[in-house]
Amino acid sequence: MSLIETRGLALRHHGQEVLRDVNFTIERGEIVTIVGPNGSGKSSLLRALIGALPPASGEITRAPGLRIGYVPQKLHIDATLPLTVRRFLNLPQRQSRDILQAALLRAGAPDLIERQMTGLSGGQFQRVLLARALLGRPDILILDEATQGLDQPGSAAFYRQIEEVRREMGLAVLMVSHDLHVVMAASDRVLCLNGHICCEGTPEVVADAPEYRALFGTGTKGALALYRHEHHHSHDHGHAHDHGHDHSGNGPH
Ligand SMILES: Nc1ncnc2c1ncn2[C@@H]1O[C@H](COP(=O)(O)OP(=O)(O)OP(=O)(O)O)[C@@H](O)[C@H]1O
Repeated sequence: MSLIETRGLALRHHGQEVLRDVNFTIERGEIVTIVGPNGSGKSSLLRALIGALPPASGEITRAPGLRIGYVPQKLHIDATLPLTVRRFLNLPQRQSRDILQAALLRAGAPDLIERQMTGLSGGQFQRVLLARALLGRPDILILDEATQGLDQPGSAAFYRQIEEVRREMGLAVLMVSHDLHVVMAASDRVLCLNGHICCEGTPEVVADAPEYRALFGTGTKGALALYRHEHHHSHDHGHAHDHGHDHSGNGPH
């Protein structure tokens, strides 16, 4: 059974349709990235999947007992509020220090437990949010533009951390991102939204799709080069794509 499945899903805000006819599934262990222009319904879809936005029509099915770890786009913490990482992680439910340390270690932030939340860098802050999401031992991590505000090396490092977490914990990852060049490297599947799913497939298939190019142009060619580079060198999942290798001009430059 899929972790989450939607059938004919439509979403509306104040009667205005933002997404229609979304048929989507995510399986155990998959990394799926959602891309799409501003206002294309990416966040709305994530909110519907976690149960925060009811469907206008269609269905959402979640595997029984599914545990979701959600990493929001941003979380505002008042700069005058003294709050250590340890206290922040204890907010929903008190945990032992060992459990907190283990989650921080998994999130790539082993030394932050006594630090003030407001004193963290953007990358450290996102890792603490990731640690918080991992505390519930999720089956699936859902990240909404979790690297917004990070520079490119910072985003790349964060996504590598996500890949490692996926490998260690065997969870699925669903994320929304604008950093196409970085994200595509790690994704098993990319979904391009624009009021509906306009194209879907491996990063290579999506980057070559006319619908995707109509939205993003060909400016993401570098993305594809990076994808192939990383694919060869660090995480060959054994995808033997027939396509792609004969497209001259797509390879690493
Ligand atoms: N709470 C809301 N109330 C009314 N309209 C909303 C609400 N949230 C989103 N919308 C509208 O729904 C549409 C889709 O928004 P959504 O945030 O899902 O898109 P997005 O693809 O995540 O955009 P972005 O890339 O800018 O974050 C937009 O037109 C937006 O204005």
